[in-house]
Amino acid sequence: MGAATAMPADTTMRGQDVVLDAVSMVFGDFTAVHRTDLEIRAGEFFSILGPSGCGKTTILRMISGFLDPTTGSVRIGGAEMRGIGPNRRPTALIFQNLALFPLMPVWENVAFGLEARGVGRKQRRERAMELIDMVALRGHENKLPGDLSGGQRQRVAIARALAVEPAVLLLDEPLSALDLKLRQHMRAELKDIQRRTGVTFIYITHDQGEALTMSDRIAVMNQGRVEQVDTTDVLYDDPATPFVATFVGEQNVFRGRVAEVADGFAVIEGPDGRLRGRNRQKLAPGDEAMVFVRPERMQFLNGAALDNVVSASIDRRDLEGPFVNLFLKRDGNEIMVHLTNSGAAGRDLGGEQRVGFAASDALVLPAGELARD
Ligand SMILES: Nc1ncnc2c1ncn2[C@@H]1O[C@H](COP(=O)(O)OP(=O)(O)OP(=O)(O)O)[C@@H](O)[C@H]1O
Repeated sequence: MGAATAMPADTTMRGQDVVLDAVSMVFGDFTAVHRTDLEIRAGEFFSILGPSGCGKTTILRMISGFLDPTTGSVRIGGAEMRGIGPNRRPTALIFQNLALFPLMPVWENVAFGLEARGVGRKQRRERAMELIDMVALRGHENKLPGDLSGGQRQRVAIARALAVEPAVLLLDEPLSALDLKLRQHMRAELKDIQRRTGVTFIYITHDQGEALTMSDRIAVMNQGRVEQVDTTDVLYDDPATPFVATFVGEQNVFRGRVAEVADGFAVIEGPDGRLRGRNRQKLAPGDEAMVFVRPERMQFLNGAALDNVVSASIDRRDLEGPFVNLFLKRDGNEIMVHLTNSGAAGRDLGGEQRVGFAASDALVLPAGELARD
């Protein structure tokens, strides 16, 4: 499906918005989802991102109708969904295990949901072929799922889910069974199919790279709570909490206590000396704080004056093709510096180095829980 942009737009489908209003889910004495509000816009590629067990699938099951929330309401296209079963909601679901019918050819798998809706065989075939074109499987329509590659099977599952023209497509880690290369390829395809259909996609994943590459907006969850909902750029540049800051992308973390605040910046004092960063959350002197700096914002000091400077020795060097990650050790704290291959030339292991960062590239947040690797 290389020429993705040449694929036709499908104008028969339309997305709807999904609103969670003070929704919670309690199992016995365990709260899987604490009181949560979410507004997912019609036609949006929206991801719910978080570690295993944080409540992502539970939210998806409340939207799809397999679970009714303990409190609060789910509305799709403005309509209250409580008491409405999965088959009567304008949603379709794709799981990691695609659950294709092994003895049915591709086109019949795609058309399956239409038969239950009383669509005749000829029309079923026609509609299935349109969707097969859309996911670039023309020529494979008479094959059995077992004769397809993993990525092709994935596309059959997408076409089958779209055949019933859902307003909202729910995807529960659908790429996790694929190898890395195919997974990366399918990200682009999913995004493209979402754009061409205009269907609202709600995508569950624990893989931040996946969420960042595909989504318009992401909700980051931790222990049954949504910590932040934002566009990918805002999540990356302005995470709201230490958990979000460290779950999305790599971070260097420095701890301390706020010593001064002025002009939107805060100076914190800690084991690494005085460090200055943006104070968007208006911390006050005395507050326990953390300073976050992305590895690509760290610089070696070649005479340049920087707001913040720390000395450390290079302990490890990971080559990633055109990029190099250097890991510096300092009193048990590790500092990661991400450089281009040529930028890292001559930075040898062992030597004491001075690295720094601009205050505008650092974010000061209230001290809190970090994401575990
Ligand atoms: N029917 C249930 N009864 C009791 N506890 C449940 C039930 N369903 C889910 N849970 C618990 O709720 C929490 C959230 O589960 P959920 O499946 O939503 O997590 P998740 O974020 O999707 O995780 P994963 O990425 O591992 O699938 C977990 O601790 C889980 O054990």
